[in-house]
Amino acid sequence: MKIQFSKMQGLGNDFMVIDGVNQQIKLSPDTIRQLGDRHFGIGFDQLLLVEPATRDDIDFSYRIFNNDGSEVEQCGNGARCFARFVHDKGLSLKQEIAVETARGVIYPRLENNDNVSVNMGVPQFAPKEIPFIADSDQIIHPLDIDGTNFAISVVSMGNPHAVQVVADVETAPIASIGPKIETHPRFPAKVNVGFMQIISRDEIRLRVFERAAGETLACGTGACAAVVAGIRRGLLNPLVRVITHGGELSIAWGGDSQAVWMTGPAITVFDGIINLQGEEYAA
Ligand SMILES: N[C@H](CCC[C@H](N)C(=O)O)C(=O)O
Repeated sequence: MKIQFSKMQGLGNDFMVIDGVNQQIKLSPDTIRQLGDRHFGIGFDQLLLVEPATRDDIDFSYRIFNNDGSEVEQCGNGARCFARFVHDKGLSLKQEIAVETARGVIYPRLENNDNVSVNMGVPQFAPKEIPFIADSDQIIHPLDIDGTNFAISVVSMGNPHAVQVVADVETAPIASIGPKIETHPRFPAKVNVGFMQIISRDEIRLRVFERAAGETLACGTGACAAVVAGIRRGLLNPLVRVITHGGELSIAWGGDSQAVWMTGPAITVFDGIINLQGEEYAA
């Protein structure tokens, strides 16, 4: 079965984007893993599936799969690429669209330059919303890793994030500590792990060890979670430049039950067609 797709990237966080409105496909976790392989497949951090709306008040449904085949609740860099894709493929003529994800509705908006802004919804902090095993919402939670105490902030942007402040993101123990926090037993659904260096009240540097995908060049929901955590800690202003290895994002949050706004680029690298073998794909 032939499937048309676009390869896209948002700050180097890269995606295979598939039109599931005009193409009826069902991808197994194993097929997603094969497609995500950077040597034997197309290669991506996440696969994004555009599906028809399920309600009158939304324009599309948005499904997100990590390259290990796991389906997840939210992807921020992917949301910008999603909006660019549906516009460029003629699936919508709207400048701003309502997109339903597994955990709520987001509102991406094509800006007049190459950027896309997204209302990413309201961050959640209650342990059961993350999910995180703790008695109550704390701005900072202690977390023991092999006898060393880490001070983390937990934030859900639909998907779970654990954020810590480090002196220097370039020397932070991302490869060693990232996986240990990602799979810590207090995170029943695992967690994305953010390492944030405060440059000023208006600027941070950020590296994220993503759940299931490992360190990516940028993480949109991770940038939202880090800025929210920094504002809650009293370290950041409401509008912050987030500098990642893949480039810069602008994140704004007014606090409390207000939505987080993310602005950044969304680029189409190429369009392609892949032929899925096997009887399960027979057209
Ligand atoms: N690895 C994440 C999903 C992708 C998030 C990231 N690519 C973004 O831009 O938000 C998770 O398992 O929750």
